[in-house]
Amino acid sequence: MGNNDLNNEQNRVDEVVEKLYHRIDKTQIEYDKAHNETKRVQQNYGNNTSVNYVEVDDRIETSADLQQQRGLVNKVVQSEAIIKNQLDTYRKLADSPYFGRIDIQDEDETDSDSLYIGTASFVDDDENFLVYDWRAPISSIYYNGTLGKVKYQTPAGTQSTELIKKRQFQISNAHIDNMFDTNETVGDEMLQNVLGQQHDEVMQNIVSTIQKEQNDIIRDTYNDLLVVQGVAGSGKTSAILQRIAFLLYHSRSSLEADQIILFSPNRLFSHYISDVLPSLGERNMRQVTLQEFIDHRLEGINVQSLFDQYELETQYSVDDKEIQAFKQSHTYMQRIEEYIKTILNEDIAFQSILVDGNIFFDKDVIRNIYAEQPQLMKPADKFLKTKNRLIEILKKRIEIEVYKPWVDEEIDQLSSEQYHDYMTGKQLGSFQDQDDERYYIAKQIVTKKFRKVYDALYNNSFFDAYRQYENFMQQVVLPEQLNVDKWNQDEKDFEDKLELHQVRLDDAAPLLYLRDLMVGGGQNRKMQYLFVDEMQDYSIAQLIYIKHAFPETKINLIGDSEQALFKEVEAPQALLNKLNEAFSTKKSRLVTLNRSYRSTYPITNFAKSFLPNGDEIEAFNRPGKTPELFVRHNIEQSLSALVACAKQELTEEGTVAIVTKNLKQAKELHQHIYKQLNPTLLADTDRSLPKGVIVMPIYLAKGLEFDSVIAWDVSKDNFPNDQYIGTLYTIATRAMHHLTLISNGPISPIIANANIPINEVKIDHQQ
Ligand SMILES: Nc1ncnc2c1ncn2[C@@H]1O[C@H](COP(=O)(O)OP(=O)(O)OP(=O)(O)O)[C@@H](O)[C@H]1O
Repeated sequence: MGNNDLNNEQNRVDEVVEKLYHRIDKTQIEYDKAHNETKRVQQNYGNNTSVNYVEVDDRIETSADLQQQRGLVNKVVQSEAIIKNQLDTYRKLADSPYFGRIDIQDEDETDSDSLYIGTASFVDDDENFLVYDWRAPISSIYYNGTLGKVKYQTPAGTQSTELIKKRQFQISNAHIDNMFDTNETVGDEMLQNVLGQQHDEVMQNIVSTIQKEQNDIIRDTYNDLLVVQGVAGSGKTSAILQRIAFLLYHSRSSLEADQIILFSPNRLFSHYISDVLPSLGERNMRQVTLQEFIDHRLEGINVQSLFDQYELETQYSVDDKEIQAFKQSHTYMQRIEEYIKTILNEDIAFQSILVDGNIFFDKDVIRNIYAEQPQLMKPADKFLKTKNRLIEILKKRIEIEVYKPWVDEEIDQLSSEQYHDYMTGKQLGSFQDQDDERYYIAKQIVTKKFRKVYDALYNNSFFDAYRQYENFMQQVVLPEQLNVDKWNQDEKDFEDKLELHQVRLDDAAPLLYLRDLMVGGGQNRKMQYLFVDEMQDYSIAQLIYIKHAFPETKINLIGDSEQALFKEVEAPQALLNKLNEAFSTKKSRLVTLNRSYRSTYPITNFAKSFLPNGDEIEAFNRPGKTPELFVRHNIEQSLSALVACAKQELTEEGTVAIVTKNLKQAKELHQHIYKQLNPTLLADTDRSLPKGVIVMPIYLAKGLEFDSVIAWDVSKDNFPNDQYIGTLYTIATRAMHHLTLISNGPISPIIANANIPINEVKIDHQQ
């Protein structure tokens, strides 16, 4: 490519940027206008809401008026936000208007067209498309096609054309820093450049270098279930975030960002990815961790965390594991469905509703009402009918209670201030006589007293889901191999924990499923897309419950079976089959990503060498330092090796993450090195990553990456067998540029057997 080419391209950049600045000026004027309008409408609304209501009718009128005004406020706020968004987009484009160019020639044309592709589209005042959005149908050629005949999808069907040139740019401050012509999807040179950079505090979008397989994930609009199995660092998380941006663009008129929900591994991760969509001009989707989702639905109960479960799982016996496998299975959830269908009225865990210690609704009365409902009706519908009937009875009781002597007594004891409060909104002379006025106050007093009953009915508190689950556990048909005594013990353990307001994680999803099927509700039908990242950390039972909670969604599950902590690896195809069965999906697809981008070539090669199927992983060819392993034979020496390494790494890289097997070790280590390194110990509740030395257990580092990682204590004692392969693999693959391992004692067989290319093994004999 000659200088001439570069000059021509730079000239085009200059022209486009000039037009962009012109547009920015125009839009800024529009924005200022919109901003003033918002201020004016808001002020007006503020003045009106402070009106004093004197007359009841006035109030009604004012409230209709207010509603109209509130609508107006929302409208102006929204249009201001839209203009602000446009302004931000143009400003970003003015810095770097595009990253790609494709020259295409349709069959019946004699000339080719040059199209430029950027993070958003830009059309000039004469309707010329100066930049195409990367999500436009035509842009897929940039990601998919090699030179020659190519096809692309449009709303009108498949189109074909000839791709005669593909060019990539790196532009910053409106200046072309780099430019390559390539025949590949997106050339390695460009990727090398991007990946060699230092880690940012938050994840960056990858739209300029999306790879072909990633593009398949991003643009899939056909399947109802998309499963992505990708090796560590293969861009799974990146791909799904760009996919969300794509879907929002593709279904602009029917899909809002808050109709998409992403289950993420922890809060740190949520923060880490929070900038990607805004950097593409889109709002963030909803995010939740499994823990938050379950805690919210089991209020007042302390649900075991996934991390506590990890720590316990290492001590599980064979029987414990079988019980766990059963509770995590599709079969277990099916048994719940069967149980609900065939449950006998006398087995339903109704409970009486009490007021001040006295029974208001007896559980047998409730059971009788329930039993009166048509037999073939679903339990959830019977529940609703029962509830409505109970509310009717409550209303009647209130009417009767109004005339009871205790109410007269209460009225007599009201201070004039309290009396006045009850009369708020009523004018003197509003009542025909004194009885009328008394009735008005009495009704409020009684309603207040029975408010609790109403709340109890509203919240289905006349049903005890926990006892129902116990009943289910007592009746469920167990798989043949399961130890019945152990199961009974497990059920007893459930009861004991409940006394302490605790529930184990493996019981949470089945329990919630049972409760929802029994009483109805718990479903959000507005949500359109469901994404689960790190799916290997979810049981099938949990996924079934999540799908039940968002029944209308298309499902996207993303993970890496090799990164399963403390458990056996599951083959992706076997998993897809299980999921297809569990969700009864017809259109599903499994995409496998085998190329790893995060780490340098030596780090990926090291990490893959201890996986049984490691050969399938393709390391991206980015040069770097070979991982170093330090073996020491007592804790003091190991710690001093760690401190020396961390100090060294800190001078070379901005952040050093010391990653441990579990929280206990992270805490102990933090104590030991506190004085020398002043590290930060990360906790579940942390939302952002500090600079400097960080100590964290691996489960908190899931999905994250660091310039330099030190794996703490890769000894045989700490990682004794194959059960820990996934854990060690996950730790090693968090490193982008440098990886150091410290072993306090002989090294783990996982590493020893892997025949890894370690350039240095130091055994320090000095005390
Ligand atoms: N096409 C790409 N262009 C540039 N960078 C990429 C690309 N794909 C992935 N990366 C980079 O590789 C790193 C890993 O990506 P990401 O976190 O999405 O992988 P992952 O598969 O979710 O990893 P893990 O399962 O290990 O958490 C990130 O820094 C990301 O920006």
